[in-house]
Order: sequence, then C-alpha cells, then structure tokens
Amino acid sequence: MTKHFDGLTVVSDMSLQLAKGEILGLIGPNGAGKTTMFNLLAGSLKPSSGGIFIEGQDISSQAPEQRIAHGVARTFQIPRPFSEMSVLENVLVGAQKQTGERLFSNFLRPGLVRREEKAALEKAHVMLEFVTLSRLAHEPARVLSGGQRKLLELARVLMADPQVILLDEPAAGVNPALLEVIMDRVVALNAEGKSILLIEHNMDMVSRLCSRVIAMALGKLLAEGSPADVSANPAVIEAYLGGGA
Ligand SMILES: Nc1ncnc2c1ncn2[C@@H]1O[C@H](COP(=O)(O)OP(=O)(O)OP(=O)(O)O)[C@@H](O)[C@H]1O
Repeated sequence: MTKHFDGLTVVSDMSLQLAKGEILGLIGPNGAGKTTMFNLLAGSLKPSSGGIFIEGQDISSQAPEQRIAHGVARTFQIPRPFSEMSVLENVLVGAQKQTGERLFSNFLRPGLVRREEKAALEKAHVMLEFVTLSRLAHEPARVLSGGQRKLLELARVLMADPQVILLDEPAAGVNPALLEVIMDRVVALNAEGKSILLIEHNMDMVSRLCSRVIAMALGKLLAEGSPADVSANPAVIEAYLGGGA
C-alpha cells in the first residue's frame, strides 16, 4: 500500500502478510508510518494505492464496521473510554449490531431483543474476567489506570470475536506488573488461534511475543525477520539513532 497526505508520502509501497495464528511485530522510529498502516488496515483511512485482503477476499473498500464484521479489529494507542459509563457498559459498546438497535424491533420482536441483550451481557462479563477487570465492572471507566484502560480496550474489541487483532502500542505507559498481564492475555488469545499484528516500541515485549518482525522507517520497509535479526540490522539501528532512515 501507498498513502499520500497532501503530497507527502507517509506509507510508500509497504507490503505485509499476516499468517493465520501468527503474532507479527511492526516496529520503527516515531513517524515511521506504523499507525497510518494500522489505519489503512482497519479502514479508517483509504490507501492512495494498493489493497487489503483477508483470506483472499478484497476488503479495501469496506468501512471499519464492515471490517470488524469480517473479523478485523484494532485497539488504539491512547484508549479513550466513555469515562462516566461503567467499565461493563464500555465493554458492551463493542457488541456487534443488535436487533434492539432498530426501533421497531423492540416492539415487534421483544423476546429476541431481550435474549440478545442477555447474551451480550454474559459475554461482556466473560471478557472482563479474561482481562482481569471483573472486580471493576461497575466502576466508572475514569477510575482505570492507563494499563487497565488498555485491558478494557482489549475486552471491548474481543466482543466482536475478531480473528485478526491490530494492537497499537499496548505497552506504552503501562506499569511492569500490568504489562505482564497484557502480554499473558495476548499469548492466551494467540493460543486460541487469533492472528495479531503488534505495533510496539518495547523490544522486550516484541522479542517475547513475536516470531517475526517487520521494521519500517519513513514509510518504507527496512527489514524483516526474527526479532534478534531485525534489532541487530544496521539499517534499523541507523533509523532509530537518526530518527529516520
Ligand atoms: N492525517 C495526516 N495528515 C498529514 N500527515 C500525517 C497524517 N497522519 C500522519 N501523518 C504523518 O505521517 C507520518 C507517519 O505518522 P504515523 O503516526 O503513522 O507514524 P508512527 O510510526 O505510528 O509514529 P509513532 O511511533 O510516533 O506513533 C508522520 O510524519 C505524521 O506526521
């Protein structure tokens, strides 16, 4: 894919493949174009050229909600939960389209609406348990720490049963104890067969989680390989030291 913003090329002929069941790392210095890649993959930006395929199907023209329905979901670098809503309610925001959201269905099919709501609620509790936030379910989201917000974000995203999860800097600003919890949860999701693309500056996390890493700088692919090989690659070291490529 290539992406231009007002004549500036931010992603230049980048290509990546995420295999089923893989955790692939995407690294690069600030401004390399990693988040732009995520926005292109998740559908919040359209590529200037190139495309995105999932299991051979072209999803390039789909909006983010359609991509979520196709099993591609993303987290944000800085999660912004609805701060006055409870932690549980924030997770429920991630539930896929429900019959009750259509006004007439509430009158015509009240039984179905109630069953769907009950199922979503049960699932939200399971997801909160999974991310170790159950005891905070009824607290307002504003009480959560940065790391807990990342876990809440993960629970919200999991409500859509994604097969591909795009994780944008899950370690940034997270204390070491919670970081272990986040890593453990990522490993557990991967063990369930979920494919994960991870943007991360924390190389320890990348080395522990990823078997393969892609490094980019100034919108271009720099290196690809094992975490050890990529972090020892002279072009990658130069890009980090020089803040570019
Ligand atoms: N909407 C936009 N309009 C113009 N330029 C943009 C836009 N979004 C991003 N850029 C530019 O694209 C480049 C890549 O930004 P991007 O956020 O993708 O980098 P990144 O690798 O995710 O960086 P970081 O690690 O700091 O999050 C930067 O130079 C940025 O200023």
